Amino acid sequence: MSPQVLIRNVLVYGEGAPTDVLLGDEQILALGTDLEASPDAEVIDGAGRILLPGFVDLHTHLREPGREDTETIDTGSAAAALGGYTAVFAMANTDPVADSVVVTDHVWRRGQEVGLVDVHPVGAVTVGLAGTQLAEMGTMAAGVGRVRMFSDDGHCVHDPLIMRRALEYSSSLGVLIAQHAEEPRLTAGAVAHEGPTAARLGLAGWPRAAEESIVARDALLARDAGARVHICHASTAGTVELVRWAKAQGIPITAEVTPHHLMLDDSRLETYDGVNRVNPPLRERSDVEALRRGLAEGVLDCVATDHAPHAEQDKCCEFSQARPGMLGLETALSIVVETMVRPGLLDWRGVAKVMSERPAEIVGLDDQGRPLEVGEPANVVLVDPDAEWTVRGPELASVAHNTPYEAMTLPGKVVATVLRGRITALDGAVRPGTGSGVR
Ligand SMILES: NC(=O)N[C@@H](CC(=O)O)C(=O)O
Ligand SMILES: [Zn+2]
Ligand SMILES: [Zn+2]
Repeated sequence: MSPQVLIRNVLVYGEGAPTDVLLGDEQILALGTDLEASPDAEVIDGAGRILLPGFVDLHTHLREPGREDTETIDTGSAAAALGGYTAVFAMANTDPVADSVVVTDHVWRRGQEVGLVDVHPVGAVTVGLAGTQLAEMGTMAAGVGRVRMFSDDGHCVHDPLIMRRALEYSSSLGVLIAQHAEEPRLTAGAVAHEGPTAARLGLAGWPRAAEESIVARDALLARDAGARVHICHASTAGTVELVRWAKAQGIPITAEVTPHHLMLDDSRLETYDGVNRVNPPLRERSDVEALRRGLAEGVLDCVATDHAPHAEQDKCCEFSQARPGMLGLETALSIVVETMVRPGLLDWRGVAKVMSERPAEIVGLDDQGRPLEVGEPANVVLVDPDAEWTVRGPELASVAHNTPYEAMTLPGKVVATVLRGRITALDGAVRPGTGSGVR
């Protein structure tokens, strides 16, 4: 049992009058004024701060096993806790690939040993992410790690017949397929968004249609299979319109957007700095605006970081040789505040929805993204909406430093993160877990 945590005078969802919130082992014990806690309780001053359900990231790369020189489950969990997350989904493009229950169970167990955040393994859709043979999804779903989301992320399941079979199989298993939408025949050699900037800089272009054609195709495949499909890292205005259309048809499609696609556009490429290379590529300002509107309207369901650590030698090189991907866990909230809250596109209820409630619903996590009410799980994040901080790559908890926000001053700070009643991060420092044991 961990000691109780009493948060005083906090604004729950940023609304109403300041309230005390008492968190016990596992559950929210009480909400009210002048609450009494046990003598050993840890008291946190909530004045001027906002309480939200702990964030859930459907898309993160923790690089273990295989590239522990860039991130581990340990360091990635620390980054997640500092970013306000209480659950993350670790993508399958590790080495070895998470296409077997041995790997997916390792990821879950290691996350529980570290104890800072629930690390849910994502299983590969196809063996070795090769796109030709379905992985044993059923075995992974039945393992200790209970895999509930499958994705070949990093690669697109581009063969329509394999994708169709994966969707059919997934609906009978009750799991979710998440698609990295990229028609590979349209992106051979591509390193940047196909448009005037890439043309001027002499960079090979990645057309919007490479993403949109797969989004449209998969919506139709999901319709026919009666299966749910989730679109990873939506990056174009056209994807927003296609998802809007598919939802209007009653197709069970959901989509995420990354903080970097909400914030940055391809004008960043002028410096040829490899830190800005990412898949899908940074698009144009009109796409950024459409993604923000799509998220505000609920066409795009949630924010997912696509946290993608890379070693210095893989980033500080010629742009076309740089590995795609950028860090995201510790900066996600601030980018959402900057791009959505400050412009008035989302209120704090909306932040809870897109960073916690919807992602938990999409994967069917019943202990996350829950209402802040008595008896609900004590998974919460305390946010200071007025604080500002300056991003410094080397100060982040990740092993790698590839943040695109280096030296930027951003609004909104995570003050504390609580997982099942235990403080995992407080005032910018993690509280190493005692390990919650293996489920
Ligand atoms: N987003 C990226 O640019 N890179 C990701 C893979 C992916 O999300 O497609 C990675 O694993 O590095
Ligand atoms: Zn991807
Ligand atoms: Zn990814």
